[in-house]
Amino acid sequence: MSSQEADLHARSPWALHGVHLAAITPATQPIVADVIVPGSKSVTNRALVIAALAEGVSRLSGVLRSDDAYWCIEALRQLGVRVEVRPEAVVVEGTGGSWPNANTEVYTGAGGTAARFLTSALAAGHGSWVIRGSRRMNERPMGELFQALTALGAVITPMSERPHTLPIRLEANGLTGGTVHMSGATSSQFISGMLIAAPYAQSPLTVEIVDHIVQHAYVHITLDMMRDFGARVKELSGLSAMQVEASPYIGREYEIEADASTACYFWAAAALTGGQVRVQNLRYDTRQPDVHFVDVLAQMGCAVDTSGQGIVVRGPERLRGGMTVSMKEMSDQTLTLAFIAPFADGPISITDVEHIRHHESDRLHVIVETLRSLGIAVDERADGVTIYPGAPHGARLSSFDDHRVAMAASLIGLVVPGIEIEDPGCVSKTCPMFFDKLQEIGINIALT
Ligand SMILES: O=C(O)C1=C[C@@H](OP(=O)(O)O)[C@@H](O)[C@H](O)C1
Ligand SMILES: C=C(OP(=O)(O)O)C(=O)O
Repeated sequence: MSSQEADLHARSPWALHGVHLAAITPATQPIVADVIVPGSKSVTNRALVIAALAEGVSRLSGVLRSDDAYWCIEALRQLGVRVEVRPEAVVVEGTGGSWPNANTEVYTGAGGTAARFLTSALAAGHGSWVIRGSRRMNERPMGELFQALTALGAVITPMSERPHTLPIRLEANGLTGGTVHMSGATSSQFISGMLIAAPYAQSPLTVEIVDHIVQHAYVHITLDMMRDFGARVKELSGLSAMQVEASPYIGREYEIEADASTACYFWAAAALTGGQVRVQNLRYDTRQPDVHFVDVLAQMGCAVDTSGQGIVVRGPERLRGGMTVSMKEMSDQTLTLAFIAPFADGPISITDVEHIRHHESDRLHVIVETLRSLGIAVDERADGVTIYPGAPHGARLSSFDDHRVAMAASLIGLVVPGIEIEDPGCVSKTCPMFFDKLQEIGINIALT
């Protein structure tokens, strides 16, 4: 099976099912809309895993209903954690770090968060588990996390010919404390996973970063949320080292904030059509790094207003190009920038994002292949691309089983006739309601 084919097993009951193609009709006028975006995937899956480890009950509101969250909840239930999904909240009965099902198999779906956070959280417990991901998740890197967990006492046996990926058997007898050295150069989720598990180590644990972290902000989100649930953590500035006390999380009521990554597609819609979009339920001071995509849009000539309720982006007559942008610290928006870049008045170079070759797809390769198939000139480098201005033509595009490819490519359809997206249901990883939301802001989409 090629990586372009959908891994439908990873689609959850919360997914958009039964659709094969999204045909987008270009906007006939600038998009002017107010939008409310669903809960953050990153915050949702941290809250679920931390609440499961905690002592006492947690009541989580604003939980995202998407594949990533669904499989995280299912994995926790498989481990014997009681998780009740109510209309207004998800209620998690904490285990105090002792997993009721000490010998079972868990499936993490396609989510990097569930795979990295649960592997670490289990390693801090006692038991023997098989951990599997979706077809793509089973190819994504885990090696540096396995190495660090092994150094602290976990026994990890690969269950495929690839030693550094899922599926694995994990035999856990708790994590020793002390100091562990880790790389953050491939994925910040390795660091977040280790930190989330750290309060359950046998003694205080210091995580020292040997190189750099690709997306620091996600580690800050982890540290903030650990503290919110009662953990005692200290970090050096720049996150070169973090020290976690061995003291449990305490269950609590917690409100999940809106997803800044999802918001970006709607701001980009305003940018592309010369319209105006307010995302009502996000603040500029969120820790989520993708909010800074509005800074890139401002550089491209958009007016950005963060002073009132929500964040407003107003698009210019013509987007500005002629710039180089490091997307390292908000790399989930690389596809969004790449797919609006052809409409700018000069080339745009994107740098420092080699790590996104290991995301849901090889995203740099996908940018090159997709834009070239639309008649746009692109140069590819190991860590980025340069995209030249042009006039894309219509085409049927693969979504490469990658939610962000489908969402970002839809933006091209707002201004180019004849754009069709294959397997639109892949948006379900983080935003099953994406096409409904586009329709709400006036875009005509035929889902067949
Ligand atoms: O911790 C998180 O919630 C995330 C970290 C980032 O991953 P990497 O650090 O692996 O790039 C980001 O791309 C992902 O969407 C969410
Ligand atoms: C990289 C992503 O997801 P994850 O690593 O959580 O699977 C993403 O949502 O773009």
